[in-house]
This record gives sequence, structure tokens and C-alpha cells, in this order.
Amino acid sequence: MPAKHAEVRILDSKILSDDWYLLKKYTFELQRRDGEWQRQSREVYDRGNGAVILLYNRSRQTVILTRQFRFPVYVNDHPGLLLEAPAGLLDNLDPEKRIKAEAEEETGYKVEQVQKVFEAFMSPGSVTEKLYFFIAEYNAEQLSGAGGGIKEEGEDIEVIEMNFQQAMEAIDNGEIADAKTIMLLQYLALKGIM
Ligand SMILES: Nc1nc2c(ncn2[C@@H]2O[C@H](COP(=O)(O)OP(=O)(O)O[C@H]3O[C@H](CO)[C@@H](O)[C@H](O)[C@@H]3O)[C@@H](O)[C@H]2O)c(=O)[nH]1
Ligand SMILES: [Mg+2]
Repeated sequence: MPAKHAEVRILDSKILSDDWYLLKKYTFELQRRDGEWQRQSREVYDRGNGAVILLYNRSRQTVILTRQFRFPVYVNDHPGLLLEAPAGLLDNLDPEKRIKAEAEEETGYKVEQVQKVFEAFMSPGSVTEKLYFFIAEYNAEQLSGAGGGIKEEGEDIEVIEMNFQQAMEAIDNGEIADAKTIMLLQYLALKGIM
């Protein structure tokens, strides 16, 4: 199906918060499907784009996940330590280069070959972010450091090598509750990679 372009006239935008990231409020007119123009306003949170990678090992049937404290989920009734595939913000850099650097920074694994599998908007009603999804095979020889993230930035990332079937079960029992991680685990299963 060809992409359909929305008819939109942006009338105004104002900055509500410009601190760590940027929160704006836009007022715009959108043409409804019946042709009528309707005025609306939306708050839009812009923290740039990001990338995520799932490292997998077929012979060991394992994946590499991280566990780190996530304050926003903590204030939404989660214990706070979230199991996730390694990920990071792009800072306007190339997604493939960024995710290789991020994988090493967070997990200690230095991967050379990565495969991009798709791109997706994770919270399209309010957050501009587009996430680039990658997978890569890893092996023990690629371990070049301890990972853990950057302490000065408040990161304290535990690296977890997990059996793939256990990770799939962890989706079912709620232990894995991060969307990007669920998407990549299911991708490996769906494509018969693991
Ligand atoms: N001081 C301060 N630091 C912040 C703030 N928000 C984020 N940070 C810090 O900024 C750094 C961002 O780390 P990255 O590894 O680049 O990003 P990420 O938070 O892991 O983001 C990834 O996961 C997100 C959640 O799923 C994704 O949204 C994102 O695209 C990316 O994949 C972290 O050290 C984080 O603590 C803030 O409001 N204030
Ligand atoms: Mg990160």
C-alpha cells in the first residue's frame, strides 16, 4: 500500500520545556478524510532517535541483555530494574556506528557485523523518536571489556547472558517488559534464527 501523506498546516509551536530534552506544544490544522480542516494541539517530546541491538549466539542458544534502573518505569509501578536489549540515543550520528559503540559500552562485546532489521516509532502519539533495530551474532572472543555503561552519566548496567527459551518465557511471565526487547526476541523466533 503506498504511503499516504497527511494534509497539515502548522500554525504555532511553543517550547514548554527545554532542559535535558525538548518538550514542545504545537497547534496545527489537519484535514479530515471528509475534507474539513480541524484545529488541534499536541505536546511533542523530542529526545532524538535511537538504536537497539540484540546479540545472539546460535550454538549456545543465548542472547545478551542488560539490566538497569529506569526511573520512568519505577514511577509507573515497576520495581525499576528493567531487562532490555542494549540501546542508546543516536545524538544525530549514524545508527549502525552508534549501535556498535553502544553495544560495546553497555555489554563489553565488540561486534563487527550487524544487521538492520527494521525501524519503528515506539510512542507515536507523543514522542518523536524513531528506533533503528539491529541484530548481531556474538561469541565469547568478542568480549573486550566489562560493559556497564558510563558511571558519570548515572549508568550502572548489569550484563546478562540469557538462554533464548528462558527469555521467551520471560516475555510471557512479565519479567521482560520492554517493547524493543520483546520485538527483537520475537523477530529471532519468527525468522527461525534461534
Ligand atoms: N541528567 C539526565 N540524564 C538523563 C536524562 N535522561 C536520560 N539521561 C541519561 O542519558 C543517557 C542516555 O543513555 P543511552 O544509552 O544513550 O540511551 P538510553 O536511555 O539507553 O535509550 C535507549 O533506550 C530508550 C528506552 O527504551 C529508548 O527510548 C532509546 O531510543 C534508546 O534505545 C543515560 O545515561 C541516561 O541516564 C535526564 O533527564 N537527565
Ligand atoms: Mg542505553
